[in-house]
Amino acid sequence: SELDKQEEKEQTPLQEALNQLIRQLQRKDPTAFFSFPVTDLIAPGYSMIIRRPMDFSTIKDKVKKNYYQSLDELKMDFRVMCENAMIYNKPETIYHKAARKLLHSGLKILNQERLESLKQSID
Ligand SMILES: COc1ccc(Br)cc1-c1nc(N)nc2[nH]cnc12
Repeated sequence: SELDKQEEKEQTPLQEALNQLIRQLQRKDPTAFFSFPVTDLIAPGYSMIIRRPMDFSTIKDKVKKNYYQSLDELKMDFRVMCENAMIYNKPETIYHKAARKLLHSGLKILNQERLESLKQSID
């Protein structure tokens, strides 16, 4: 089936680099609030308020399906994921605070100059 073919395909250098980055980013989310999609059960009205839901499991699936053609595209989804939590949840909540913290620590990882060389190598 289509999925099997997907499984057989070798990971490209970009996919390997992105998976490595996602592992680093997930370490900055020890609460795992961002591991899976937010449901309306967990967060009433979420799907009405958040137009572009995103979470680490969806990001990993997009890497696997080779959706991302650059680091920047992953960075955009990471930012959306954090910003969604800061839109839906009020500033004083643990989710808003966790999202702000994750965004700042995650962008440090994604903006490292060390990544410049990686960018050159896969551009
Ligand atoms: C997957 O989401 C959760 C899982 C378990 C628990 Br407890 C809370 C959330 C969650 N709740 C809210 N209100 N906003 C979020 N933004 C990202 N996570 C969340």
